[in-house]
Amino acid sequence: MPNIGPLDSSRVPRFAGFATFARLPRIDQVERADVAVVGVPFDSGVSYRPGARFGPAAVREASRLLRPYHPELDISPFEEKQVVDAGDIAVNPFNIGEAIETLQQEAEALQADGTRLVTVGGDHTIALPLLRAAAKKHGPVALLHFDAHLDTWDTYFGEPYTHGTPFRRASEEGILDTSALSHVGTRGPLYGKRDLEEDRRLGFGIVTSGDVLRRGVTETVDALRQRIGDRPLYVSVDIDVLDPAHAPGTGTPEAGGMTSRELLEILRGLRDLNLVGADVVELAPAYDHAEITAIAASHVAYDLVSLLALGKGE
Ligand SMILES: N=C(N)NCCCC(=O)O
Ligand SMILES: [Zn+2]
Ligand SMILES: [Zn+2]
Repeated sequence: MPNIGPLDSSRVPRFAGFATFARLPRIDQVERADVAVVGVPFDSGVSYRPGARFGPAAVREASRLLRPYHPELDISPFEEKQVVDAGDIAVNPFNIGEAIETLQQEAEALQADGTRLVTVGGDHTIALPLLRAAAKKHGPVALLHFDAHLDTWDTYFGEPYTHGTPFRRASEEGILDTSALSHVGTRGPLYGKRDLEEDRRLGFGIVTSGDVLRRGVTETVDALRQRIGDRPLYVSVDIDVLDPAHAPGTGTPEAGGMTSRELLEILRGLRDLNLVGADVVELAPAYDHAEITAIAASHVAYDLVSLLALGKGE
């Protein structure tokens, strides 16, 4: 049986009908799924502007325009693999601890028979339970983290589970492969020099936004690929890695970021790595204009799905 693809936009106009990611079938409309796009409408972990809870719905709307063939990666991901929209994982907005537990359980259940996840957030808090679920299946994972921020801070207002702390917690829990941790796109003021020292002690390497500009995409990709090797890899994309010109709709914007072209080109350089899961987080549609950020996030998610579809899927 061939895989069930997206609705044909030459028959049903792409602006008609319910929004699923890329107009793909819902998970209950297929027998099995190789790749699932799943939303997590959660933003109780934010430190500044709220609103990322509406990210999944905005990405689905913006993704109506995606087409089924990816020329740069030379793949039709929805033909190659059964890709579905798994809907949203509903978590408690009033209890971060409970939300994290629920999300981990639901992610594990979705992954149980080999489905790989591209999760659309939601704020960056959600990366912790998603990494836990990935590590449960694959062991400690290499992490490629695109973000203006380090997100390895210890606590905010004394609280350990926030959108600025997921990778500190993940590191403490031993679910990251500390020989292959990279931040890409980092920039902006920090609380102190100690932020960088502590981050380095956790094992992270940093490719700043300025480094990407100076070295270019090719050199950046080569260095990242060398560090990752054939380890199981999780990719976490905070959309604020992009310059506010390319992603105004986000909660903690920082000037001087990457272009969406640079981000997509770096992602495409990751083909044939052992990608086991990915997320796109921190889209806050209320601050968006003309769907600029939602379109960027939908293309990032499409590229991540395509990378997973290229993989062996074992
Ligand atoms: N956007 C994310 N994930 N983190 C930002 C935390 C920055 C701060 O409030 O200090
Ligand atoms: Zn960020
Ligand atoms: Zn972040």
